[in-house]
Amino acid sequence: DPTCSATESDFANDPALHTMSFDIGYGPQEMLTYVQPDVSTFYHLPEGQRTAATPRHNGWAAKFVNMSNKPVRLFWDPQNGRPGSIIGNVQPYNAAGTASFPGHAFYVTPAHDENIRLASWQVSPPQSVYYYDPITIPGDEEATQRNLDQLSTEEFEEYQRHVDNREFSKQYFEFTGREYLAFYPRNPPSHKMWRADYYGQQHWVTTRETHFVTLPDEKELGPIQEVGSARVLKENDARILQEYRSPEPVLNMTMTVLSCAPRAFEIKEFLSQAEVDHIMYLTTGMKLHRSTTAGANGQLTKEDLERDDTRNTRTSLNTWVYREKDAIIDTIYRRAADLLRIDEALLRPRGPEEQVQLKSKRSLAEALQLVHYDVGQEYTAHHDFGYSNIEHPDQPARFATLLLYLNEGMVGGATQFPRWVNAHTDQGLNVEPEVGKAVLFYSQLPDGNYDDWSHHAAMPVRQGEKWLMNLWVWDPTYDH
Ligand SMILES: O=C(O)CCC(=O)C(=O)O
Ligand SMILES: [Fe+2]
Repeated sequence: DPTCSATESDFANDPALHTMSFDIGYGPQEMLTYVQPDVSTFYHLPEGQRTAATPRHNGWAAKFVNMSNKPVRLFWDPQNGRPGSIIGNVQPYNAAGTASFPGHAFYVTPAHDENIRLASWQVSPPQSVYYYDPITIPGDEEATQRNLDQLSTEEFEEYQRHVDNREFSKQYFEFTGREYLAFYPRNPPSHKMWRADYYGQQHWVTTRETHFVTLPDEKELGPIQEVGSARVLKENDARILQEYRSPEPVLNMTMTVLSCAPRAFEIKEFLSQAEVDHIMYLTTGMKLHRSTTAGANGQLTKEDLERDDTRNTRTSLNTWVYREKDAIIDTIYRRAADLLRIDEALLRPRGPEEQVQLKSKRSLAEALQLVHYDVGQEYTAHHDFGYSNIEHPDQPARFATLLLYLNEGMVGGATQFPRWVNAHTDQGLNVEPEVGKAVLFYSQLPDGNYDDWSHHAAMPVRQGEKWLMNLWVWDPTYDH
């Protein structure tokens, strides 16, 4: 079994969690909430020794809640006389959102008439959540009551949930200084979260999912068909394809804290070169010459690869790789599960007898997603989480992102966390791609709220190109 440097109590007693007392009309209640530690502690210093810098990037989450019983359309208003651009349709008692900036304007219209503005807002931090509420008329109880009387029993219940959520959010903000981006009540993450108390802090994980150092013949790599425990027993018998793997009995992975808020870690050599080559082959059909790609500077360009006559003739990019593809991909998922300290069974479809506390049998991990950037391409600052439905008791959302870098040596192309909390620069934290390196970051806070600070961007590639894989893990399920 994998082992790691943290104990159960390290995971359980997160010092950033504080008991908040609140009352939203049902009597006094308590909840453990995340209160961002003083930035000095990120430098391993006593509180009060450092002041947080104001990040140059002022992007901000903007969430719009439809508290009406009718669908609306949400628009971004360019404020230059031109028509708005549609962000999305928002169903009754649902929400939509996007990464935005202070001063940006949004409005909602009825579904059938885009010329009627039902409500409009200008994004004004620290407010992140904006409510379209045509029911409660502040200062006019009679009109409010008339509106409430027109709701059906179900609609009234839905509306009341949102009123409770809005009240909770207000008290959460007063206590923590952050907006509540989830819907109340949302449970804390069901998975473990690694602590990120100070920069450079290290954790280690020992896994039996050792590196592939050479690649088996394609014939030896078939898809994995078994579901549930059949698959586990067979593979636990002996480590599969041992002759292609590192002779070491285990692999030691070291995670280094890059950022405390958001929690981001770097894991060098998470993937071996052979594994990277294999992923590139599966996704692009490009077969790399081991001899020319083994060294750190031996990276081939796409043009080189296109000249390579040993490559497969497949032309389209196959952008998703499923865990069931073959034993190498399966091993990468198992290694990722060990790194995250979660059961590998959670990252695949489960048999009826596995993880019975979960109703869901669906994998909590998405397929590996390939991302490719050419010169000039980028992915501007965004969140990986989405806003789930208030009616969904679990509010499933993306929890952790594992970025797997497949190449290096390009100019530009860093992954940037533009709003990392620190005391020495207003610039974002840049993580440079390195072959086989992984970056883990969380889109949620240990209290179940979503982390606005998890904003991240892929900086423009200025020379060369960039290849990367996303592995997304959801919490508590992926039944959204
Ligand atoms: O390319 C990167 O560095 C980040 C990619 C990313 O954030 C995404 O695909 O969601
Ligand atoms: Fe992302």
